[in-house]
Amino acid sequence: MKSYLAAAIQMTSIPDLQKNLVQAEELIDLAVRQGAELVSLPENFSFLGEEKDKVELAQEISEQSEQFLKTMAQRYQITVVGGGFPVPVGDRKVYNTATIVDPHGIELARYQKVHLFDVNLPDGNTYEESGTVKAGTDLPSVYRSEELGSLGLSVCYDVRFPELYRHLSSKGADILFVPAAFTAYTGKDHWQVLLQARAIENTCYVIAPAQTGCHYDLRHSHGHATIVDPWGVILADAGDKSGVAIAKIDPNRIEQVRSQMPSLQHRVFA
Ligand SMILES: O=C(O)CNC(=O)[C@H](CS)NC(=O)CCC(=O)C(=O)O
Repeated sequence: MKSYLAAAIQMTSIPDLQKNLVQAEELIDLAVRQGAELVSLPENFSFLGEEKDKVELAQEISEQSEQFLKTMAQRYQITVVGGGFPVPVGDRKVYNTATIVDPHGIELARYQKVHLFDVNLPDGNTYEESGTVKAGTDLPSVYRSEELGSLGLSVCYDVRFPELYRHLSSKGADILFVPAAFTAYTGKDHWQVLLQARAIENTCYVIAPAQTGCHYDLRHSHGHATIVDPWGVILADAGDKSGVAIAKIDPNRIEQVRSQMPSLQHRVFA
């Protein structure tokens, strides 16, 4: 594994596939100009709208998202992590799917979001992700890249389930991705502390691209795309506007933290 720059993109996706892909490419371009070799996009980067529209358009969103990720990876010669996008499965349901694509345009890993966000928030917003999304049933696998380290996928609400990240770290992950569209309401109190906890307890980098601002109607996302180092230090935070969080991913830092704090080796129950 080498030392390199990684980017977590922060955007405001809307119910318009083509406009989102234009916005995403502009931000990828910005990240690459700053030297990023690995660029991650948030959950719902290609479409964030009403559930019924998402399901109706799922085939098109899915095809265009996959093509977009391949094109970006090849055009900019980077590895791309595509946060969640809908992939149709069965009748009027989708998998909320995240993928990793290498600079040749080859898909390296694919994960279907396991934990679905069915929550009524005190701010009056209700979420019933399981109404349109079929839950994945498989733990994510770790992709071992010679250059970039061992990469583990997750999506958004998964961040509340530490056992998923424990699985990834016990399979050798160095970098945990948490592409998200965290709600403004939960994000203000939970987002940063959950990301830091996952980094600290697994002594891994956490890269968390995010949605921000108002998508449509009352849908607001928290923003703060973040990169956390294995000690739990916030290396970059994109604030609340669209943009990119960029930080150096350094194998020496992983080694240093794991020798200073060898907690992964002291596990008793896992
Ligand atoms: O808002 C949208 O339409 C887009 N969001 C999503 O698609 C997903 C599923 S509804 N959001 C989350 O998982 C938020 C989790 C979260 O916010 C928490 O765990 O607190």
